[in-house]
Amino acid sequence: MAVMFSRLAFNNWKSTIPFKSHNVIKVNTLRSFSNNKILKTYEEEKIVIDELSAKLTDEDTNRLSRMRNIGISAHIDSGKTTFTERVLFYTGRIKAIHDVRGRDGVGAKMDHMDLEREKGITIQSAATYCSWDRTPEKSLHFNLIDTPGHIDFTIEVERALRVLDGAVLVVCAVSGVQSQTVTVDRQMKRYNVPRITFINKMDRMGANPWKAIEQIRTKLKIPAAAVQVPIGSEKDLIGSVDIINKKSIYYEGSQGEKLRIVNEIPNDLIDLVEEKRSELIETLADVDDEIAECFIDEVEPTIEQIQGAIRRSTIARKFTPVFMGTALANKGIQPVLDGVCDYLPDPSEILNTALDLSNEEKSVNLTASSNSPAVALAFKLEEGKYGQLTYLRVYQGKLKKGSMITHVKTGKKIKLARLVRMHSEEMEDVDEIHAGEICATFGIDCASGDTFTDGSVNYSMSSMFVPDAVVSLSILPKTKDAANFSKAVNRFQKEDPTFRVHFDKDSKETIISGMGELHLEIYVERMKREYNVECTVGRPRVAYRESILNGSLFDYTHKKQSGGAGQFAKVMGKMEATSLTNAEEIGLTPGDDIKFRNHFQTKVVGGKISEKFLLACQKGFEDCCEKGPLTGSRVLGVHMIVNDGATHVVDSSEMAFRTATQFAFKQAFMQSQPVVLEPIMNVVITAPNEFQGAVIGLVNKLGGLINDTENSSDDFNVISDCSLNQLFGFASKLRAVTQGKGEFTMEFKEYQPAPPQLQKQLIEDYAKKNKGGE
Ligand SMILES: Nc1nc2c(ncn2[C@@H]2O[C@H](COP(=O)(O)OP(=O)(O)OP(=O)(O)O)[C@@H](O)[C@H]2O)c(=O)[nH]1
Repeated sequence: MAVMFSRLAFNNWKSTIPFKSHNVIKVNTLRSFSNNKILKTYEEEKIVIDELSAKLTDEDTNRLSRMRNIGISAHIDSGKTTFTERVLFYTGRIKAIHDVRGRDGVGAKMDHMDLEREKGITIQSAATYCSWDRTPEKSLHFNLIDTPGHIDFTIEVERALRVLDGAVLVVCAVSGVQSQTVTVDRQMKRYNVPRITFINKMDRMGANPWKAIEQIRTKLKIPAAAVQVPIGSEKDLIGSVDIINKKSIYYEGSQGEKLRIVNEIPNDLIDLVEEKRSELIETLADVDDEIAECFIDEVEPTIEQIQGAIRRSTIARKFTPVFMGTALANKGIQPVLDGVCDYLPDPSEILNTALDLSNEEKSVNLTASSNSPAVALAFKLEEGKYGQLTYLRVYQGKLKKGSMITHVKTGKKIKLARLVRMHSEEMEDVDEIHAGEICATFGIDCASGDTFTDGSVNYSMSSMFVPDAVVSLSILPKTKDAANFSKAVNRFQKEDPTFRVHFDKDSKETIISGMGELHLEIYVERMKREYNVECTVGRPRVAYRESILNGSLFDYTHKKQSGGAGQFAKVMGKMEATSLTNAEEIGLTPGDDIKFRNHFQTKVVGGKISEKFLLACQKGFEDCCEKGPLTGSRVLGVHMIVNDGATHVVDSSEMAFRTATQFAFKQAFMQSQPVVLEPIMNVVITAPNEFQGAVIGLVNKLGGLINDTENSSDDFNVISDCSLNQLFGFASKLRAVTQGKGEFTMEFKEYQPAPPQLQKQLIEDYAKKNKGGE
């Protein structure tokens, strides 16, 4: 049957919000509900946070005020790992600094996989903890997660942000806010994570922190202001002026470990410090009432007032203070650590909620008290030397070595045989872990996102955002070592929900899918190295999707009543694009996820189809959503309503209704303007200015749509939308036109109908393949 395609219809349907992922979970429920009331603003959240904090014991408050769970996030190669290495060194966690791709060949502490050290990129996020003496009397405990910057490993960033209370956003002083900075910023906003900013690579030629701050304001739309001014520039950077306290800090010693703090500000910087101090106060006046009052009354706020305002507005996600330095040259890290203590929240200053499964799934606020019933979330699994390692964030209560915990999903009780604190791939055994902390344990059978309690409550925490896979390829072990192959894919799937494996019955191939070519390449390589399984892989393929632009009625009778056991099922109803349905009526939250949600509804009256058979109908619907009629790809955005039908007393069965629904689905789908969708990527290319013409030519040749170009004195950026299908092998094409000097990042943006010719081709290929298989 011909596929009707109309861009106009699609555009109507598409509205302004793109068709995104299939697996999106309503993550905002994580922190923005209280007693089932949606808390829209931070001010509303704050009332609840204060109420909960008032109930904490002094011991809890004291313990929590000394704790920070923070992540380090940034664009690729901004220096997160290098930064983290310094943090570990200055906090005394490691004895020497080793650099990413450093000459000593050791590699950074946090990049512990061989592959990471070879490629100089972070693949898995690593967790560690350290202590920082904020003052001689007050030492704070940090749980630190280093996260990968490459978009292909985005799930690692999501996982980390899900359980962190604050973050350090690292921005390159030369490149400023880059495509991936925008992505991690979006992720931080999704999880309500407050952040402080560190502008790194101030030693590089062309470093310009002021331009980067301007970009934070305009591109990330967060009020931002510097709390420091650099002393010296580029290679001659020697320190920074703390503009709040009006003091100069010089980073001395062979590794910047000695701070010399003096009251004098270098003469040539006095005006700049005044200017930037006023800018800081003005920016704060826009987001904080106390400073606004000072501003109106024309009184200069005190140091304590400025610090208090930075803390309040940073935690309220209304502001980010900006620090600057160079991780590689060991300058400017210690003030960031002070900033983490001063401006990022402790675990009791963030609102976390869970659903009470014993009480109509009402939301409950979790308190970071050690005396409350224990609730912990497994946010990451990893196969380690001693079996499966499960990372847990304890939200309330405490976990004790040797005690029992309950896996909420299965109700199983599990003994906590071992509790450890992680330090990259090393671990330290502990007896107890209290609310607010991060730890790991062994031998627990669960998936990422599962909740554990002490058994006295039946709470479940909402899960995290799992982006949809966009690239797939066929994979075949070269040897017949099926056992090791399946061990490897099982483990990888458990560890990483964005890595998926399925067996395609039509082509009889095992297909792996993931977030990009690099993502899959890494897993193929890990199979070889860790499981000794060499594989032959097919050409990477785009993960297409199918949907409908319109709707239609269906009326299908499945009948086989000649001889033997009979089959009878009749289903009638309506199918329509979810975008056209009244979302609220069917209990979906209107918003960006509507257009990619599939929904099955029953409105049968008079018991014409029993509950049991309706459940079978739903299964039939789900089968079809997994494998669409056009190309066998997953279906997105379909709403099917069964509102009538008929049952035969003897011949009707669950199987008959499941089959009838499958046929009805296909019939209705093909009459509802079906369409094949392809992933569109947001591609950002950076190259020296002389190659601008060639790069734009290349994007045009690939049919990309250029949205913006940005020029700096040496480099330019081209921001474009391009279909993923055109982007295979893009790296070598870009290298060819830029003499190897161009770089690019790409990120999934939305699904759009594939060009008509391609749709036709894909549908014909699928039909041929199916015929061949029969
Ligand atoms: N000039 C200069 N180079 C730096 C600085 N910090 C890091 N680098 C270099 O930048 C490169 C990337 O650093 P990483 O620390 O691996 O960056 P990352 O953000 O962790 O990288 P991914 O995890 O792969 O995204 C390395 O070659 C570092 O040596 C700095 O302050 N100045």
